[in-house]
Amino acid sequence: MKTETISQKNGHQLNGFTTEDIGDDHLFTSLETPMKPNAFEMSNDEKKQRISILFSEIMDVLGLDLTDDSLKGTPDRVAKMYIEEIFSGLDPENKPKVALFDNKYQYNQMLVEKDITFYSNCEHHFVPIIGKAHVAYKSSGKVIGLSKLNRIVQYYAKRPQVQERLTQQIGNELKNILETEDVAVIIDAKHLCVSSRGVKDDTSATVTTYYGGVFNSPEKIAELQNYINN
Ligand SMILES: Nc1nc2c(ncn2[C@@H]2O[C@H](COP(=O)(O)OP(=O)(O)OP(=O)(O)O)[C@@H](O)[C@H]2O)c(=O)[nH]1
Ligand SMILES: [Zn+2]
Repeated sequence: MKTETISQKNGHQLNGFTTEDIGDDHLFTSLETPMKPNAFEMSNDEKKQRISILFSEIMDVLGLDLTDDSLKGTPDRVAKMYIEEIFSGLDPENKPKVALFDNKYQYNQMLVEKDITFYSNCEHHFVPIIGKAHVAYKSSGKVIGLSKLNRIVQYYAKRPQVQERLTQQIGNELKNILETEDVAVIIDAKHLCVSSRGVKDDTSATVTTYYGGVFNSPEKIAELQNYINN
């Protein structure tokens, strides 16, 4: 993979924080979602209460009547949705547990899990990113259950994201779990911040790729594209 990452060992000093402060899942690398060091001091219930109060304020500033039957539950709904659903991938506790199996079939070609639909949110505008992820790997001796490929995509999608980082986080996670560089990720997504507002281009889409190990060759890329397009 041709991206620069600054991998750090536990306890190293990073920008004034130690990795012990911020936890293993939030090392300060170029791949990591920027999180504050005390991101998990508050319980999820406390976070929901705070978000609900703050979202009420936004609605109030917008001039909405919070005593209206239809609106009064919205702050609580938004808070629950942020913590339990659309931003649940910020919490390492929600990372999918992935069991590795021996490659007893001796299958040594690429495996492609294509058209994984995901919903994420743009970290610049907090509006949806809707797309498909295609992931592929070549076993180094271990295999994982197919659904875990989908679950890893969903975990990283459920964060405020930019598409480049989402692509690399998925690629890096698969690489670590499968103990191989032979991993590819292609993401084709529509950003509502581009289509529904701002430049309002409803036809464009964004494609990002991660080609590691054997996938980093024109032949393998063409083969992969062929599987994805058919
Ligand atoms: N690289 C990258 N940019 C993104 C992604 N999602 C949204 N953006 C862009 O982030 C940029 C934010 O730029 P700003 O100029 O600060 O925001 P803005 O004034 O709302 O920009 P407009 O969308 O052009 O109206 C925009 O150009 C977005 O299109 C993404 O996944 N990757
Ligand atoms: Zn955006």
